[in-house]
Amino acid sequence: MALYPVVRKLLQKRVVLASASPRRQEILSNAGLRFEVVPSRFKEQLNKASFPTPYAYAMETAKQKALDVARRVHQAVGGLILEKPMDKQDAYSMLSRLNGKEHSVFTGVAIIHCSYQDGRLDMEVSEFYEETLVKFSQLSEELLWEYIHSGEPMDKAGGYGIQALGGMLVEYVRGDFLNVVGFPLNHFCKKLAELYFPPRPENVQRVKHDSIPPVDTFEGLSDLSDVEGGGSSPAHSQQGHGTKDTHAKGTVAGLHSSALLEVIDGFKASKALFTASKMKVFDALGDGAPLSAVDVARKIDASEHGTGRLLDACAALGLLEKTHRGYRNTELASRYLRSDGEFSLHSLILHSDTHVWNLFTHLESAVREGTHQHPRALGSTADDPSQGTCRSQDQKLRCLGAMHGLSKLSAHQVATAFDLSQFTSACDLGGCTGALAHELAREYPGLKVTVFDLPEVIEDVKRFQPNGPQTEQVTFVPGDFFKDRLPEADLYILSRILHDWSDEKVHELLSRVSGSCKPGGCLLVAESTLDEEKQAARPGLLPSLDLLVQAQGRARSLSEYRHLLQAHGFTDVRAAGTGNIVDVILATRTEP
Ligand SMILES: C[S@@+](CC[C@H](N)C(=O)[O-])C[C@H]1O[C@@H](n2cnc3c(N)ncnc32)[C@H](O)[C@@H]1O
Repeated sequence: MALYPVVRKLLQKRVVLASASPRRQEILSNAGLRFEVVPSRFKEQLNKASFPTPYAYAMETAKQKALDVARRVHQAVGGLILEKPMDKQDAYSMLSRLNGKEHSVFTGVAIIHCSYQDGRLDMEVSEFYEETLVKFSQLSEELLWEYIHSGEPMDKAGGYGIQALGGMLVEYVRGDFLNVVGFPLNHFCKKLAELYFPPRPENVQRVKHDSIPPVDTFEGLSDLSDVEGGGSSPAHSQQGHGTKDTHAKGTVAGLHSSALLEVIDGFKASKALFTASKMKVFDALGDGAPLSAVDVARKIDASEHGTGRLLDACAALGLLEKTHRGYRNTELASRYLRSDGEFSLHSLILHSDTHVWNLFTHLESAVREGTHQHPRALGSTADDPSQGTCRSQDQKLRCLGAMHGLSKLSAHQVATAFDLSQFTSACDLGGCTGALAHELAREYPGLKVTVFDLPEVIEDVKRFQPNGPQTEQVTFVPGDFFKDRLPEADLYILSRILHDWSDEKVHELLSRVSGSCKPGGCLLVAESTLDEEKQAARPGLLPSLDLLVQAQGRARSLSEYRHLLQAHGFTDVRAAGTGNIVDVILATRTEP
């Protein structure tokens, strides 16, 4: 189903439509959304003259309507205005104004996401508008009055219903047709995808067409649901039935040629994102006000022509919004692409653009030789490839920033995948900048966390530390987990460590952890896992190729991790999928 992945994200939530419009209800029900209808009591009487544009008025009214309902029921979606005629004469003056001309239909939508924080209702407002251009034919007076006498215009915003008799008045529509009917479903869906379906960081480098949800076609989103849900993709099920026909619409056994083209062109999308990040486009648009291409070009010191093309590409990728007032960051860009945000992936993107890109130019050699390409790409012969890549101080900070950004994305899910409140001390081995440690400290006030990492890493972690009382629960200890004594703890953590190392090194490390962990103590492993059959369309497979090129290790399935841990004295192995980039495994050390 088209909207399924987005709709699924909303299944656990109470969704309220703050509008009584039957057309809007029908559009959303047809899309598979389940919701309650609680019409807003907010009176549509804001002073239009005080708004610079019609869409600003539409958006503010939508927001006020939605907020009114959110305050009353504590969760809501919805809100829109277009004027309805008061009587037949009013309908006539509206329709005669539109006669023979183009006009714009604006819909403002406000989505209010409600949650409780410390017993307080927290409301995040996300708003947008959609504009559709409609051209009326030149209609005779007689026809206009005939339409008015049909009664249809009376309950319709704008005085006509395009989906019924009013459709005869319309010569053409430019833009989203459903927006004229009553609700901009396409934009709404993209917005939901952006809010509830942020891309996994590895997808930012991935060439699959699910990389950037806001530009996904609905078909692309449904593919993503299969990826996440662990079922077979449509392509698989059809192949399973042995279909081999080439269909007229460019599909072979369910694989769309357009999806193939997106894969072929995937590197261009990655490079557009890398370049925009490197040139700090998302920082230039940081204050939220729309800027023209000329203004952005001036800010990033680049040509107007080239900047315009890059901004358009970013808009097509769903990273920027383009309106007639200029370009501005989407929420996705504000949250992840600005270099200064808490969840910034800026360093990860720069790291991907330089190191990872360079390594992937040697993919063929990696496949032929079956080994990582650090010596060829970077001139490094380090035992641990991940250490050999960050040579200068700048590169090192970028590497740390990349790991920090990635770790922040999953830290909350890793920290909460299991209830860890029985532990009083934890040691995060290879804990890097402490992103997970701080999340654990925030989540479990009684837990002291030691971050154990190489001295050259620990010396630079200061700049990544947050403020707040939980920082006192976190301590950094320099050391080498292959050589030095591991700090004592009830709970050991290996987050995104094991996949980096050869089987021999993995056994060596696990046996050291097992030796340090007291019976009854636990080991928490967070890794991106493969599905048991190692089939396509699973999130672990591209990282698996990544590891071939970049590291000595490999991705494993959950059952492979289970066997590995059991072989080192850990039992009661439990796994939790976080729905994010990593799965989490918790195992208990038994008496040797
Ligand atoms: C891929 S990062 C994982 C960082 C973090 N645990 C996370 O989940 O994002 C690997 C980390 O292991 C650290 N590391 C590598 N070799 C190490 C060693 N021999 N002893 C201690 N830490 C090591 C690296 O410095 C780096 O911080």
